[in-house]
Amino acid sequence: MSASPSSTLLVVDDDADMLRLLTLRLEAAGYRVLTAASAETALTQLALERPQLVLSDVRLPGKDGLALFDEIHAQHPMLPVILLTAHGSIPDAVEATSRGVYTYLTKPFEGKELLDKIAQALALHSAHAADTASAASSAANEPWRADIISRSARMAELLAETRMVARSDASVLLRGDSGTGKELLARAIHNASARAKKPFVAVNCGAIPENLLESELFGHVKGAFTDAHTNHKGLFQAADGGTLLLDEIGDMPLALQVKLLRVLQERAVRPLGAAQSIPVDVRIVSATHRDLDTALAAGQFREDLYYRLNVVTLHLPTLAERREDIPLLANHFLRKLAGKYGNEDRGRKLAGFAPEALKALATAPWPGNVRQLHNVVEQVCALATTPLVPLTLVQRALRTPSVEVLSYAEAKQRFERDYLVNLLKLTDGHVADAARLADRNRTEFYRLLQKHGLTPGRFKTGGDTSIAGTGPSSSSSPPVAPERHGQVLDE
Ligand SMILES: Nc1ncnc2c1ncn2[C@@H]1O[C@H](COP(=O)(O)OP(=O)(O)OP(=O)(O)O)[C@@H](O)[C@H]1O
Repeated sequence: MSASPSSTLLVVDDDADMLRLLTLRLEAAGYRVLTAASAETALTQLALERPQLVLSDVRLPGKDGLALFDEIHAQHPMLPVILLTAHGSIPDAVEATSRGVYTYLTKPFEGKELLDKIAQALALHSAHAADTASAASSAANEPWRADIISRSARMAELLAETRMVARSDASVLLRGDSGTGKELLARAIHNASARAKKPFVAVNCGAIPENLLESELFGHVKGAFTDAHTNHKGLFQAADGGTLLLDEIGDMPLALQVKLLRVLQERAVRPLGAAQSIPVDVRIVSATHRDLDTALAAGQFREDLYYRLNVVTLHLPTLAERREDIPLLANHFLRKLAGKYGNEDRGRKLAGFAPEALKALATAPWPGNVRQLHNVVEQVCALATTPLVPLTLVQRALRTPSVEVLSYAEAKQRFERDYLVNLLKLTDGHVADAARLADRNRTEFYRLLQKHGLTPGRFKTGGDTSIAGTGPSSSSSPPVAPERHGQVLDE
């Protein structure tokens, strides 16, 4: 990143005196200055030469500064634009920051303020990143990866590789720290593949109790065990023709690893209790934030399965390794959340981040990666009382541990569900015991289980719920506990 004064700036103003003054000041600071007296001339200049920043008056003859920004933004989304406003056009300028204008300065402004804002904008949008971004952003319009917001060279390379890999049917292992976007990338692989019109199914292997995972993956037939009242298609069958994401594959129990390997070798699943195997055509993408090499060395992960899953590895960089993505992601999340938290009636229309706030975000450590950034943006959006999120709010959100902002009702619902799941695990699915521990009568407890779609039988190990000779217990309806488990996302 560089705020080096050797950068080229395009200054747009129809006031010849102002243009001369700005040029002198910026050249004195070491910048190379291109000038234009109208939006039209500015666009011609841009077609000929690529500056690192545009500084434009809002009031211009013909197309105004906002319309100029819109055109610049459509062609060069990463090129920072600073607007100069007279008092009357401040609301327009504030609104424009929500559309991507970097910041605005109100006339009359001080020379130092101007130079500081330009330096900040250039630091966050270095020339190199801007070039990469313009390449990446034309790719960003491609639907297969439209949800992946990025301008960094690292991500551009990864996405180019992803696109190539997607065309093959090879199994892909996604590595990367928690919250770096592995699930998002898995969906992008699916979208870019010939399987795009078929289902994408994601299962979190670490979130489902061991005795349920087998039935979730491979299914069961009616009568396979006490609670199996109907046939239940497993996730392999649900993903037939499409893609199955085995998330947190490093957490898959060894016993199930053997069964998974068999399914991959035979390209067929045998539901619990079934006499026959059913052919399945599924592309496997697996993901892990764990160090699988260590798990292999420790004998916790089977080598043969590892090689089958890991035909191609794609590695998601941490957010700290691609800081140029931070302002883009932060503004993206803010725009998405503005509707939820902005309240125009109370003058709380969220327009963007104050430049210092954006800088604080761009330099924070982000151990929780993009997910943490999202949570921080959500916290500040919920608390902001001004259109531009101030530095102090961002500092506060960065100091407090990153929490997901949930409504009271959502948080209560989640707590209740986790609490019930844990009680059922503890009591082996024994409702009378679980109800006693919860200090609730059985009827009330059953009502709670029903509310969360929890079937006690699924938590039983052995006893009358196990299937003779075929493995652990399961049942006909899935527990609700894991967030993404068994979610058929596109069909
Ligand atoms: N480049 C990105 N653009 C937009 N949103 C992103 C990006 N990367 C991640 N996210 C968002 O961040 C959150 C975490 O992403 P995701 O669940 O894909 O991460 P993960 O690596 O699979 O995490 P974990 O290892 O904890 O499962 C999601 O809400 C996702 O939409």
